[in-house]
Amino acid sequence: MTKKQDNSTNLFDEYAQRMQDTADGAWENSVQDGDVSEVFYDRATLLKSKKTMVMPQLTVRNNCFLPAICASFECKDSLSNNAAAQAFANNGLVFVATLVSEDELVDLDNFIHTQPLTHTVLPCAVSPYKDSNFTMLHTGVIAQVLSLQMDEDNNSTRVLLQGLVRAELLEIQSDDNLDLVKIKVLNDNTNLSQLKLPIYNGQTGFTLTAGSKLKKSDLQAVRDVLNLYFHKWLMENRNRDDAAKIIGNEEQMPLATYIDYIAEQVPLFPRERLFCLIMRNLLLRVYSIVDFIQRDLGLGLLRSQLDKKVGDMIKKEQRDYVIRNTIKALKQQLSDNTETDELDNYKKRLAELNLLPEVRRQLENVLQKIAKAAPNNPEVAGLQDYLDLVLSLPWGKLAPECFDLPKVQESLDANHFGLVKVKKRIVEYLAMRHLKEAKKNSAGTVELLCLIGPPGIGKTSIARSIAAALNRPLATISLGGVDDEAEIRGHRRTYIGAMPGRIIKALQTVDCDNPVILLDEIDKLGISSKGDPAAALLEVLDGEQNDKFRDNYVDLPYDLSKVLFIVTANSYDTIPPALYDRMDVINLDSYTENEKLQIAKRFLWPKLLRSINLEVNQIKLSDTCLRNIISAYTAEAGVRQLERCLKTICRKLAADLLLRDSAGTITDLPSLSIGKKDLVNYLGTAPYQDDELHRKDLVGVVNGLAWTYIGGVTLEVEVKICKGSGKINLTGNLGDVMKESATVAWTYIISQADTLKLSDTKWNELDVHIHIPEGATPKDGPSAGVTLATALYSALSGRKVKHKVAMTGELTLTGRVFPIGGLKEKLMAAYRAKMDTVIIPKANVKDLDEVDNEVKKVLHIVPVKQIEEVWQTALLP
Ligand SMILES: Nc1ncnc2c1ncn2[C@@H]1O[C@H](COP(=O)(O)OP(=O)(O)OP(=O)(O)O)[C@@H](O)[C@H]1O
Repeated sequence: MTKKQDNSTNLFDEYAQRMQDTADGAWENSVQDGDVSEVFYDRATLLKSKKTMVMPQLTVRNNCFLPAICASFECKDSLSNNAAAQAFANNGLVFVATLVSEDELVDLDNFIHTQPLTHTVLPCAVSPYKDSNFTMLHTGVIAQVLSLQMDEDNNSTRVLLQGLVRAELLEIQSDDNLDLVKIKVLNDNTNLSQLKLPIYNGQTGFTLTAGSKLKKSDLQAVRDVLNLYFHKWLMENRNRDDAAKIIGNEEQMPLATYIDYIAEQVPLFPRERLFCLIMRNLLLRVYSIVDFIQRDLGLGLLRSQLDKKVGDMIKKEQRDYVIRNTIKALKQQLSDNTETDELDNYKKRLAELNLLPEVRRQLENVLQKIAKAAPNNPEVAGLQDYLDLVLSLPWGKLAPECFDLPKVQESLDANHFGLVKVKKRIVEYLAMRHLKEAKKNSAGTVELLCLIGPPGIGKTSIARSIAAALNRPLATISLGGVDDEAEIRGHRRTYIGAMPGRIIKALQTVDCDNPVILLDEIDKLGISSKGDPAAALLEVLDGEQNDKFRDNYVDLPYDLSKVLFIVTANSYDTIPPALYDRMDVINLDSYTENEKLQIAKRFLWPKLLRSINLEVNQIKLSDTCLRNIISAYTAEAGVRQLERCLKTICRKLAADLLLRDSAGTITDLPSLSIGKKDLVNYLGTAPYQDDELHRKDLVGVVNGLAWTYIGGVTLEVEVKICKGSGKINLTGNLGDVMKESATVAWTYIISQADTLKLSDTKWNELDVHIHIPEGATPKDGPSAGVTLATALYSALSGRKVKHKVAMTGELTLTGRVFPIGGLKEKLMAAYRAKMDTVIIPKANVKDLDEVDNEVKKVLHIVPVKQIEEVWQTALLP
């Protein structure tokens, strides 16, 4: 035996040594070729063995070998022949490993997904088997070679094997003649947490669910369930004597052996046998085998019903066959050979593509499959759909990019007002990326560009400008609500109605490999039983590995490294952390009223007029009118609602103009100017008119500030005190953290009753009701602490709260005010709500640098450390 591996522990030496050690042991070395030895090994003892073992490996294909089985195999390959011979000459033990094809593996994987189990991945490791196209399962069976029969003519050996126990492959070493493996015995487990549906016996009512505890008596009950179904199956599929014999034998078998035995008797699909081999959980094996038996019982019934129908169908099929062949012959006569045409067409398209050799080989295989298949084979249509898609992908075709940074800057400026820092960051990012890409193999990958900001702030339009400036096509993929991994990575072709994922579809649409792909709303990705799309996206977006992206449907490596991915989100806290780590984040903040005015005047309104072929100076909107639209018709961080209002005006204007003078040409139309008073005509009553009630100083009503994904908002907190028994009622859809803040505020006020001149208050005789209006919107977070405390204190003391003061800050039990997040957006909300004073935690003063100067000019900002300072500013005496 020549040895090949020298680096790690040499299994060949170890095997020789171990065999030497046991040579004088129990194994009969004297058994000769053709002899049948006795089953020597005891399963129970083997199962207790914790040590690793070294033995020759024999491989089986097409069918797997289960531990309880005694079966004879014809070994045709020399490695398995030699393994059997080596084992037979030594201690008789051989490891039987199962080899599966790629299709079988996919089939097994799909099967596991359809099982009502918690397993979603293969419960055993696999690896390619040498240079073959087969994959080796690492869970196999230790078996004893009982006899060997050489067939010199055919160069094969017939081996009689007795399966013993499941084992896991740890290491394999090979030379030209033999595979030697190091393995470890696998014990079954009975972990109930993996059980998704209960094991149930309809007759005894015995049930085992994921939550229950397994008792010894339960194992007997599990066995009773098995008996119930298997005995019924025996009665219907075996004659009476055989059934009785089997039932007699089965009683002696341990449960694991019994399951393997049933798996050998009941007809199973190959994937189901493989499942029985690799699934270590005994209860899950029971669960599935009961399922298989039930299916076969059902099939038995169906079979008899179908017998007649099948007879009729065969007749019909024969008739169809004759007709089809006649049509084929007639077509040939007409020399209209469309099938060949189609194949030639595919071949031509394939030849024109610039493909990797392995991709070309695989596609040629598909073509061959189509060529060989019978015309009425239903698989052909699926293969043709597949080829149509794959051949229509760009495969290396690139849009002629012109990287011109000044042009990018120009395009961003031409389409967007303000956003100076954002544009600067984008230009810097693109410059970095370009330099990095220019030097091939440079270390590290460029992070993804991620634009985060409230809706309507210009994220999508910035991406559009970047694509236009780089001369690359843009594809948008909206990820909001996507909770199925297949949306990103596609379905496996074995599924009915399988489709590629959205990335591949986007490339097919833009027909080049270097587009800008905008992944919109990445923060709204979902997760469900259909997989985790974020994990799939990670593979797509990871520059280290996306040059070999594998869509499940396409099933070929595809290079995504040339794509410029831009990601957008409204908020960062729901972006999957693994994705967030790979991003270069650029924040876009709410616009001030002046910025909105400029955007409307310079961009939105001219764009709308141009879209209906009117000159910009033909219809004038005054600044006061625009300001009124902004403050009375919109309440948003971005300009989406504003754009919608302007569109409504435009639509009505177009109708008015043409109704007045339908015969006139566009250039004849008179110039118009729209003022503030005309707005009711065009837009109806303003929804955000100042409400007088909100503009009064009231007791127990305080303006808080909150941050949501649509930007900052003001939040009114109301408190009423009434007679009761010391209860706190909270309404308005408040989250747990906010409820806790209310309790903290209440406790603090009670603890300071003397200082706050509330010592006469009979706390146990009053109820306090805290309400935050707009009850349909969920609210949470600790930053309303000071607002709640101020509303409570105002209600208890009867001191009114200044209505133009807003506040934010977390309150502690000792009355200290702690910092909060989203200061910039909150100040912007106060500015929009026309507050004049905003109280903020002192620790947030450092964040004021980020706040727009216009906002800082309008608002009087009061930083505080203690709640009493809040009350000094916010409450009237
Ligand atoms: N700074 C700006 N200058 C000019 N136009 C702007 C600016 N910001 C936004 N817009 C315009 O506002 C409209 C809405 O912008 P866009 O669709 O890009 O918002 P978004 O941030 O992508 O919103 P969402 O998060 O809802 O997808 C677009 O017509 C865009 O051109």
